[in-house]
Amino acid sequence: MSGKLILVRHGQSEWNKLNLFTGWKDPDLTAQGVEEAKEAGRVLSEKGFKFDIAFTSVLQRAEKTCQMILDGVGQSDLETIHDQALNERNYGDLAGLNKDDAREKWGEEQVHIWRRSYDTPPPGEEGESLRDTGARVWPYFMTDILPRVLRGETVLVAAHGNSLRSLIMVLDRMDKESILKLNLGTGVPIVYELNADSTVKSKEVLGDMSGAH
Ligand SMILES: O=C(O)[C@H](O)COP(=O)(O)O
Repeated sequence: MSGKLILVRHGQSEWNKLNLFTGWKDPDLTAQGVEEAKEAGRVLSEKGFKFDIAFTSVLQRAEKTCQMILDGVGQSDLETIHDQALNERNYGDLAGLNKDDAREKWGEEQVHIWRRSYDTPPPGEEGESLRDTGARVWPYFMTDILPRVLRGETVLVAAHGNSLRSLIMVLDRMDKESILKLNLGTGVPIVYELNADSTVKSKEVLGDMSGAH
């Protein structure tokens, strides 16, 4: 029996709109972000998805996206587990800074490395690289999420660009170079069907990620 894992990056947040590094900061969704979350719910509802459980982070942009998706599929009261392990990568001292201002200060290439490299953390003691993020997302995924999918459940995970990239990197067997280029669109569901040995049986992206950056 193959289970399904549906990963969704939250809809646009206030700080996405303002082009600010966000990480563990907790801005709300914008009106556009609310629409994207509702659209994700509509798309999943149209495809007939019913979830057995939902997981999200403890940041409101993901929590609200999760709830709006559940509302959209007619499962508003579904059990939802909120865990810090699914939070966005911690942006350290960059949190709250404008991404263009940072490019002016440190240069395009350095900022790209902080945003997209696998193992270079952003400055500041708390700053996490994608590898650091994966080191807390993966154990949680293995113990709390994956067993349910392998039992045949349909599981929703509403989280963040980089916490989801750290999962996708392993699921899709991507290397350090190819993960650099992967950007997730806000509110675009990615549907994985897993085999019993947790390899990917199928993957479908329900939306357009071409404009994601
Ligand atoms: O934390 C943030 O700023 C965003 O959610 C993701 O940022 P990134 O696109 O720079 O990784």
